[in-house]
Amino acid sequence: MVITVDGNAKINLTLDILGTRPDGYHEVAMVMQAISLHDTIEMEKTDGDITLSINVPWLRADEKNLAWRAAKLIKDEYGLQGGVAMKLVKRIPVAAGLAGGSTDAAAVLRGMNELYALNLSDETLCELGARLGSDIPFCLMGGTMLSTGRGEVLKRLPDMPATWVVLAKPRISVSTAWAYTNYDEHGAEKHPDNERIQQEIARGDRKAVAGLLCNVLESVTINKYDVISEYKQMMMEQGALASMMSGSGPTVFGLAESKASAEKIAAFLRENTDANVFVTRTVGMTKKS
Ligand SMILES: C[C@](O)(CO)[C@H](O)COP(=O)(O)OP(=O)(O)OC[C@H]1O[C@@H](n2ccc(N)nc2=O)[C@H](O)[C@@H]1O
Ligand SMILES: Nc1ncnc2c1ncn2[C@@H]1O[C@H](COP(=O)(O)OP(=O)(O)OP(=O)(O)O)[C@@H](O)[C@H]1O
Repeated sequence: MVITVDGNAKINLTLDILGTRPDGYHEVAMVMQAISLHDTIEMEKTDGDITLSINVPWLRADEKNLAWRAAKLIKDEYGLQGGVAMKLVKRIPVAAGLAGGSTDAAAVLRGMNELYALNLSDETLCELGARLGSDIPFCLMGGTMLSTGRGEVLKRLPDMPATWVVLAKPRISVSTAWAYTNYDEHGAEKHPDNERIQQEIARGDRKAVAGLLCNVLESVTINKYDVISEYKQMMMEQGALASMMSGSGPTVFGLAESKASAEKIAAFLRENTDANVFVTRTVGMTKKS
């Protein structure tokens, strides 16, 4: 049996850091949103081996890859004799602040659950996912969520009003650990109002939500890479409702009023920058939690 699983990318509508934790991670409070840009993984049972091939040759397809590690975790945890052969089609840019690796891990956890009929609950899958990465529980659940703890504690929010989203990934990569360490040195002047944005999401007011985007890691990364503020400015000049860096960056996203507006913003960025540009949209909840 061959199954195909998709994993959606995410953007952060807000990202606040509340402090550091004894385990070295940061206590966060962030509103996360799934978007339609996705990777696809084809999975087939094997007698025992775990194998992975990827459509991009430069991304390692070995035991370091999060997709591979997710399969191994399930195999070990549930004492499976069999393994899995995986073919990963990557569309989500790597090290971009879009949770690309986490998304693949989440898709493989769901895929292994299905292939081996393990009947694992969402709660168990999220607990397993959190062992591999803080963003993975969100990637398993999707929709719009408030994430706290180190990112793995989720509260389901009503879906954000369906919105077109333009992504511009500059030709640089940013390490998540680097962004958090730099935040510790520099801090941020502006912090998100997570209460307010939750109210506006519940009211379904897209413009008000757009006005409340805030990411404390943005100022840190902007300090080093001017290109982020340049892309933000271009998106605003082309009519975006709001524009911000996602996660630890460097991808800049813009919320657009309509598909036509998103396409106009994207066309301008493709013409005038060397960014990798995508037109995508928010994806509502796939499962209730
Ligand atoms: C930036 C975000 O993408 C925002 O959604 C996430 O906070 C990062 O989530 P992630 O990539 O799943 O992160 P992990 O793989 O768990 O951690 C990578 C590194 O980021 C830092 N890290 C991550 C999450 C967190 N709450 N505090 C941290 O300090 C740590 O240095 C850690 O070693
Ligand atoms: N399946 C995978 N896809 C992409 N990157 C992977 C994968 N497995 C491991 N990695 C490694 O993870 C690192 C981070 O890549 P990823 O695309 O997940 O970053 P990100 O989008 O910034 O994540 P986040 O938003 O969760 O911080 C890369 O340096 C890459 O080598």
